Amino acid sequence: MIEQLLDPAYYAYSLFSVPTFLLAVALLFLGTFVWVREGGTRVSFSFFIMALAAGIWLFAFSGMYAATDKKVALLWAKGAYLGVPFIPSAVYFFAVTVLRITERRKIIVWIVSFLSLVFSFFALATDLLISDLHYYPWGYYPKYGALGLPFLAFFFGTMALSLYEFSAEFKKTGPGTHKLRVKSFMVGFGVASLGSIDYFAKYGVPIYPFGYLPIFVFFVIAVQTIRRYRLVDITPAFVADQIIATMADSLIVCDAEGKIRLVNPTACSILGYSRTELLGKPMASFLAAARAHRFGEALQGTVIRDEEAELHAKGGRRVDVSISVSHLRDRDHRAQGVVIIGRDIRERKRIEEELNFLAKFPAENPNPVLRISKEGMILYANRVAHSLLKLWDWKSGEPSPYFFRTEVSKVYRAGVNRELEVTVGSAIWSLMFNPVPEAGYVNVYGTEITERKRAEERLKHMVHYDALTNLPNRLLLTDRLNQALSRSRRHHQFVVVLFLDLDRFKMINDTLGHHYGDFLLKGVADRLVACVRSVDTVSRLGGDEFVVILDDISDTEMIPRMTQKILDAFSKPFNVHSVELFMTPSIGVSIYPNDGESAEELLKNADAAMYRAKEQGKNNCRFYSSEMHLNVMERLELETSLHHALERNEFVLYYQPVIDLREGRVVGMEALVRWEKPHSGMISPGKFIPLTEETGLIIPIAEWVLRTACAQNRSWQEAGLPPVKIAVNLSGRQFQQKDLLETITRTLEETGLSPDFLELELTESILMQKGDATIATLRGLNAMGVRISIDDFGTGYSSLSYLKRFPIDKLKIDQSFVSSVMADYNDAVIAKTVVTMAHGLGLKAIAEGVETAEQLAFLHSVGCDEAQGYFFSRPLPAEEAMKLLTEKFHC
Ligand SMILES: Nc1nc2c(ncn2[C@@H]2O[C@H](COP(=O)(O)O[C@H]3[C@@H](O)[C@H](n4cnc5c(=O)[nH]c(N)nc54)O[C@@H]3COP(=O)(O)O)[C@@H](O)[C@H]2O)c(=O)[nH]1
Repeated sequence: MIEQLLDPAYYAYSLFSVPTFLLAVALLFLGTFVWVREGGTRVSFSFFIMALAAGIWLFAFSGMYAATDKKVALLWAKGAYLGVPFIPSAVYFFAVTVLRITERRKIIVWIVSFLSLVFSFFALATDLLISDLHYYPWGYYPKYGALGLPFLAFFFGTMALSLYEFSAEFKKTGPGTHKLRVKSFMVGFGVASLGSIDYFAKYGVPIYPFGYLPIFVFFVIAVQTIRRYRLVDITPAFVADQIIATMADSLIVCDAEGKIRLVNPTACSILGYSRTELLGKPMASFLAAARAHRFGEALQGTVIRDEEAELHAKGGRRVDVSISVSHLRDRDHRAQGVVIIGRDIRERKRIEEELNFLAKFPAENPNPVLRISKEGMILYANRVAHSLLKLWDWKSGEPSPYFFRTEVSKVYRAGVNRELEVTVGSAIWSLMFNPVPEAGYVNVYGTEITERKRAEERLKHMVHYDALTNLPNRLLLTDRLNQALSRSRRHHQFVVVLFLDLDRFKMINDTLGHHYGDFLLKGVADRLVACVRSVDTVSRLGGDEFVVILDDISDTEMIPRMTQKILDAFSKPFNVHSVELFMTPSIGVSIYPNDGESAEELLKNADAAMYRAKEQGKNNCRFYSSEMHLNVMERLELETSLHHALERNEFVLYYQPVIDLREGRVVGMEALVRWEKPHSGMISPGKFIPLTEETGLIIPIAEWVLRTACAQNRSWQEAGLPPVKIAVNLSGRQFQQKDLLETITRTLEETGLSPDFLELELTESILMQKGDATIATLRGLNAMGVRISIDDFGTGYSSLSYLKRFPIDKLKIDQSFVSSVMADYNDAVIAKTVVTMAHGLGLKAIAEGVETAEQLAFLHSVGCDEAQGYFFSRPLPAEEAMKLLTEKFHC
């Protein structure tokens, strides 16, 4: 069939086919041309579709007219329906596109397109639409079958619909290009409708189908319209439509009565209502009361420009808008209505509120905030800054105070932040200058730091000063000493370091309590400060140690005068809580550059000299000499060896007999420790016991002494010797042990010695420390049967009332009194008083350090119960002491 279709033998020249063919070509060209020229817009595309559909129809009909064979003609007739059914749908699509209502007519477009497809299908695939061909003088022509009428209804119905769209648009469109264009198309359609003449021939009426001519005219009109008005003109109306539809602001047009006549999509979305919900409603109902009144004024002719208003949106929402109202007037200037343009300012308001809120920060800041131009003019000062500036005598409107001008200029030039501290009245401020070069000013932020500074000062003071005496502490002392040394190096002068340690201060502290001790230290500090010049430094290192730096000394001869002055300052008693206390210092002196170059060396050497002063009788002053250095070394060496002495079994106990003065026999032995230091001989406890107390080594050593003494006494008893008490010295450090009672109990148990044969000697100072705990321990010992004796009695500060409270058995008169009973009346009185007091309290009295028969006779005469001393025997090793146990002494 295709071969026949293409075979010229089945055709003959037909004058009737020529115009249809030429018109088909023209339409296809025209459609393509418009499409391309309009840049492929939707309207030009719809025009092309329309031209294509008509072009197919005419092209196929030209073939049909020229065909000599019926079958070939039928093929062309049916082929024409690849285009004909699409003509009405293409026309409708073109109409709604030109009228820009495609979106709204989308469904109709789809329906007519679908029907076009259906009819095309029936025409091509069945005989229901084209059942046969007529033969007319101009050639073959389609004959409609059963679907002919429905197709005609569809065809004309769709065309009528298109025409209706144009006429509706024409009616509602105001004068202008668009109206003219619509009018042109309407005329074109009117002409094109004459093309329906062709359908007569389809039903056998032999009227020549010149329908292509009106169609041609339609296209000519269309092209003319396009040429003159373009398919979519940029006419004010069109542009206005576009703008209204797409503008970000809401647009509401109201008539003269204030009823809404037009709204754009933005207005709908702001108000939350659809277009139909809004149209016809009074605008005032969407405005807050105050604005509704203003809107009334606008309707009366008031022009409104950018006034803030609140719109009542759907669901009770309030929308902040900025409103402008302009007027619509007719040619005679009669008010027709108003155009309201509203801009959603919710975001702007939010930002404004945020900015206002932020702007309050500097204003309400409790600290000063200033902005100063680089020329020094104050651009901004908050309230606090104003009051601060007034203190600088600054008046508003004047250039900033001189201080600010100079600082701002400096900071601005440097371009980096700078923090300054300034004092205004009694307050200290920290001012942070923050340059902003790009803006030409400097921001100044102030903070009051008075408290912080004071706290810092307090802290600095605490770091550098002794809390009790308020004297410089070791840290500041070292600093001052270093400064003094550098000065003296430059000026070739001397620096003198005096190291002071109070004699027997510990005893006062222990016996009278820290409260007294502290008070005394303050008194000492005052006296030392009073002795020196203001350039000198008096410092407390801690405890009872003081250091005085004498600076700027050109003559060393003044040093002895100075030390004497200090010693003299201690000659008067210190009044401590109404108690008169005598206190003496031991002073060590080192001198720069003779005794050391550095602060450390000078302090160490002055300390060594002070030790020597102490050793040599206290209340004394010693200048440093190089041999003292050896003493210090010796002390260090002793300390190291002591650590190993116990494990190396280097300690040994000596025993000194205690004689009952009435019976003349030995009633006790005092155990006294000795240290047999290899290569150094026997070392006296007076030398190493204080060291062991300092280092804590006293605890294991004391335990060893107690165990050895108890064991020794037990072995004497087991050897059948007369039973005696063994006296063991207790150190203060031991008494601080919580388990002292358990240790003694355990030792007695382990050695098998009955507590009745143990006597513990403790000094007054031990007795007075930690009163209640001491009483408990003593009572525990007493309950066991252990005897307690107060050693060195008379040298301390015992409260006599305490003696009553403690379970004491014996008072031991210190040997310093015993040694001078014959020479010093006072000591004799003291010795006698101690004996009387002991007896008065129901205690025994014992005298130690008895060396002569006169001393013994005196003690006898005052009723002293017991005695010990070189007169009877020196302390002896165990075997020798044992021999004395059976000896009788003549008292
Ligand atoms: N905590 C401990 N202290 C102890 C212990 N052993 C001794 N000590 C104390 O050491 C100090 C010095 O003791 P020491 O060198 O043994 O001197 C004692 C006697 O030798 C000495 N003495 C005795 N009689 C005389 C004398 O007639 N003349 C004289 N010049 N000295 C004499 O006196 C010391 C005894 O003192 P005291 O204890 O007060 O009875 C000394 O304080 C010891 O206490 C120990 O194991 N633990």
